[in-house]
Amino acid sequence: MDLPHSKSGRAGRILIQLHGRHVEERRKLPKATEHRVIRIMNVTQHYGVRPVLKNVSIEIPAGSRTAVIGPNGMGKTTLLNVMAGVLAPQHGFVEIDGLIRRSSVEAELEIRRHTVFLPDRSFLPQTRTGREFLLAVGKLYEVEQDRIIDHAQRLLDLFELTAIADSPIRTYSAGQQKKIALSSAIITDARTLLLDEPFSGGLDPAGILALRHLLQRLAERQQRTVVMTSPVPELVTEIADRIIIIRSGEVVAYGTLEEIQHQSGSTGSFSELLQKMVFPEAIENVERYFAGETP
Ligand SMILES: Nc1ncnc2c1ncn2[C@@H]1O[C@H](COP(=O)(O)OP(=O)(O)OP(=O)(O)O)[C@@H](O)[C@H]1O
Repeated sequence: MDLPHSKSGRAGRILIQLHGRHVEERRKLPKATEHRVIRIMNVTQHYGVRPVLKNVSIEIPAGSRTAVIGPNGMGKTTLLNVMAGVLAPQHGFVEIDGLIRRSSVEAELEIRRHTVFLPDRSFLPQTRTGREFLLAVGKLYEVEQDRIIDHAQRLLDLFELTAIADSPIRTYSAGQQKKIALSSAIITDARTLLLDEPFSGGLDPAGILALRHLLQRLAERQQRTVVMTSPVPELVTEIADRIIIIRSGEVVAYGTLEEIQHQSGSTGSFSELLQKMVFPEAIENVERYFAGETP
């Protein structure tokens, strides 16, 4: 995962340096405002000359569960990377709880203390055990020691990892690695969770069920803000209270389920509406495929 505990590559080294300074400079840190909100303001992101996000502006209130959905390759991960401060957009900016991402080391550190980003395929220390990893991440986020130990065990139980908790992560299956990665994001107690494809990567139905309930309760009971991406609307729309539909780098719809339904003027079911808005060409592609078949 990103953030102070990512130890791989250049980004990891910078983050470790940042964490070192974090301890030194805590007193100087700017404070996040009480008014908690994520603002994405006129963000344009290019890879080379190709624009992948085009002038995206969205405001996500605290305590909401927002799903970013859209077909493959349309900019969901890019949007989350910009929100996570991994990418610096060519135009526009992202503000989290009153602080602008990447505007200064101090602002960035303060944001990172309260915001966790879990990429789709995150860094995991393969030679460490799952429990060791969770305890280390909790410590890095300065969660109280007693709480970390208890919380780690509850997460291991929740995701049915207790039997392998003290084995090296390299011995875990793909789904088990995803579960330990998700647990590492939750154990930080961060108030904002940015999760790229949290339901992918081989999670079994029990894991999907556990994660859905966990995210729902974290937002409802603890006012945590959750932003998650998925190319499969069914996986996230049930638990999301807000949806961002993104196509070709542009936001084609944003709002609560009711607002999106109202804006579209659709009278059909929500899944039919999503199919029309997110994958309008899917059925046509199937028809075209079979049209070319010789009987
Ligand atoms: N590092 C990169 N360099 C160049 N192009 C990139 C890079 N990362 C992504 N892209 C391109 O940007 C576009 C958006 O990619 P992105 O990963 O944001 O899509 P996505 O909606 O998350 O897709 P998926 O559902 O497949 O994960 C794609 O066309 C992709 O090829």
